[in-house]
Amino acid sequence: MNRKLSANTGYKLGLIDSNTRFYIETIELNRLSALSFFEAGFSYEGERFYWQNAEKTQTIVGLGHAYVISNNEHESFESVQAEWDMLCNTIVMEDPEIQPILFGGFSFDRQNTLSSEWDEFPDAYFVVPAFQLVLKDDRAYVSINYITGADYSAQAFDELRAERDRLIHAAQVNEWKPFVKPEILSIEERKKQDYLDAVSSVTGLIRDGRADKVVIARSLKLTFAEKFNSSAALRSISMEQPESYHFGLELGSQMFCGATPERLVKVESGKALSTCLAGSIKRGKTAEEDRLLGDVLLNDPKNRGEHQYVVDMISSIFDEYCENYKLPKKPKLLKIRDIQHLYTPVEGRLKSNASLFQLVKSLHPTPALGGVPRGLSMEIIRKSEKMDRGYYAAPVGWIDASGNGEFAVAIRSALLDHDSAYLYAGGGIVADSEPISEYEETKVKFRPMLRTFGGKLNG
Ligand SMILES: C=C(O[C@H]1C=CC=C(C(=O)O)[C@@H]1O)C(=O)O
Ligand SMILES: [Mg+2]
Repeated sequence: MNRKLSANTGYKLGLIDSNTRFYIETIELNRLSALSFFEAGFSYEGERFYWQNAEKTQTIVGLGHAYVISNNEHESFESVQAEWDMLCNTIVMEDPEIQPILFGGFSFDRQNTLSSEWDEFPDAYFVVPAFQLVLKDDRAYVSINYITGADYSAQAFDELRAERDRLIHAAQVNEWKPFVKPEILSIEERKKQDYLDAVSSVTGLIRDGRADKVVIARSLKLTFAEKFNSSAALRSISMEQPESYHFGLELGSQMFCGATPERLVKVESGKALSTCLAGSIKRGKTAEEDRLLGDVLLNDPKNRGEHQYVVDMISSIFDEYCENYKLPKKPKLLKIRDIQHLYTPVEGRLKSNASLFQLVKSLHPTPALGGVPRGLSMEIIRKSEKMDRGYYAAPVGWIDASGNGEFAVAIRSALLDHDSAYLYAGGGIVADSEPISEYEETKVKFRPMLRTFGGKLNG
């Protein structure tokens, strides 16, 4: 990732001082369509985000920037946390029910310095939206986040209120044209041979005892006949793989988006939840074939091995940061539209001094995306993939002012860039992995985002 910092369009970056005040004003509506609100904010293109959790109990949309935290610092997790804490100390709380939200993500590997489609994305990019929609418990809350210094202006606040009302009205009454997916001119399997070579050489390293597991990924480039609109992409993602997290994070003319089944960590009132997700098999054509495939996966030593590395690592982190934690003895199946995974949920009570960002930092990357041992596998990934994963496989999510929040692992994802889209998928390589079956596994993992954009791979 190139070390370029995005232009800061937010307020008073790095200038929080004793005059800074962070006002949040919330109104409650019976209902509002999150995707329509995103679309109504088209004049904020480049400064919007969308998030929906896998259970569909929480949806968040942000339009415009009230504040941006972005950095390429070595301690990027700590500095985001420190700046957010500083900003939170300036909040003038109107309604403790609804809190301001910081939404964004980190790059997968800040030590990757290749120039790529990710050059505009800093290693950490988080925003407090100017207009925030939260759908929770069957209610819709629209908030204005107004961050100001000594120049507080009642008139500026009134202008924000008028703009909020305009956005809500547009989201409710505008007729959105049915979207037509632009024609796909080409699908390029980037560095396919490098990928196959990487899988066999990494298998060799593992057999020689140099590492236990390394996740190797590859990417596709789609070129469209015209620009693929972000809101059309999000509408399309929402219809694909419904049992997943859906997200979109715009930055300038790009949007990182995806439909991931994988939670990294959620913190809610002192409870921490994470998911071990690794080991895969396709869906069956009939219910019977599907059940048989599921049984094969549950009993397959290669996939159980892939999974166990993740369980061991996540449980060691929960051991460190939680008073106690629960971990089922055996994995279950997580069946999503195109694929079945081995799945073990982990749940614990956080120690009083532990925080969401600390967990995000310690858990990333789990061996479902990096490998074992962690440092060495990151070096192997850097050397053998010869690409920049950007935010693929990295933590993307949100935190509120009391430290509650959730981060997903941004797999089954793509970077939409005007009339191109870059899709990413990988898999866990262990001693008995085979290049062609790993290649086939990535093909299945590309499917949700390929369908989003209207594309298909042969075979
Ligand atoms: C790396 C990816 O998936 C991970 C998550 C679940 C199963 C995986 C596997 O079986 O290899 C991967 O570890 C991806 O989707 O790009
Ligand atoms: Mg696998």
